Amino acid sequence: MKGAPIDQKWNVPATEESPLEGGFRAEFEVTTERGGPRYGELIEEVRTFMDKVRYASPTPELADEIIDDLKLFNAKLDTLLVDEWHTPSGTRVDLPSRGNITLPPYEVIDGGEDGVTASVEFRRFHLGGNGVAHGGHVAVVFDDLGGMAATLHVHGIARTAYLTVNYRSLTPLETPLTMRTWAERREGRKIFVKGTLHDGDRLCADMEALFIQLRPGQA
Ligand SMILES: CCCCC/C=C\C/C=C\C/C=C\C/C=C\CCCC(=O)SCCNC(=O)CCNC(=O)[C@H](O)C(C)(C)COP(=O)(O)OP(=O)(O)OC[C@H]1O[C@@H](n2cnc3c(N)ncnc32)[C@H](O)[C@@H]1OP(=O)(O)O
Repeated sequence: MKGAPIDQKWNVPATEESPLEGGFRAEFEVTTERGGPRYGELIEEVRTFMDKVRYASPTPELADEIIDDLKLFNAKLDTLLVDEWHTPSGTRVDLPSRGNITLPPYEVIDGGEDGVTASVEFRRFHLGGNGVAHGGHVAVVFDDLGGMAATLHVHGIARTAYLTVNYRSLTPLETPLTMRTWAERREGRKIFVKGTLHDGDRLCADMEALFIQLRPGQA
């Protein structure tokens, strides 16, 4: 298990009540094939690049060189752009954070109706200041794994209505941390979710959120 519980039925078929349109599609095809066998390595290399950019102080000459190289990379990707429902980024459940380049890398250890446990490691580029993680990046992981807990609890896609993070102690970079998220209670479409982030026994942050289960086809 890496970016999501692989045994879940993510490939939901479309029905009349649950069409293919909407903010979150009722049907999204989850495959582990898109992007090829080295897609995870590609994402990891980009993350490493961002780590280096965050801390590098390039000479003007090196900046020129890297800009030219990046323009070539961007032109290569321009020929292969697809819509969000067909990109591997976000749906490769076999990869950390489902291959989503925008998320701090996490690996799901356990996930189901009762909640999600994941190992998350903030990278050097997630620096806020003073050597520790930016609070916004902590919130992003709570949002994603809170959304996953809500989704698994109701077997349907949910959207964040609010999310409150309490930062209890500093969140280190480059350290395996444990995040837990679970649905505390449900009232119809409202799913009240809680979560914690620990470095060993030390609580770094906790959160409370409300997710709303989307109606079929809801934008
Ligand atoms: C996506 C994954 C695809 C890949 C799949 C692969 C594998 C899948 C694996 C796992 C999935 C994993 C992760 C999930 C991923 C991401 C999670 C991140 C989700 C987000 O990051 S998402 C973006 C941020 N999010 C927004 O952009 C929301 C903007 N907003 C709206 O879209 C609407 O606002 C909405 C829909 C929230 C509600 O609208 P609505 O019309 O459906 O419902 P309505 O307003 O009637 O509210 C119903 C009841 O909730 C109460 N209520 C509403 N809001 C409240 C609030 N703030 N505080 C207190 N109570 C509230 C009302 O008071 C009423 O309560 P009552 O029924 O008791 O009267």
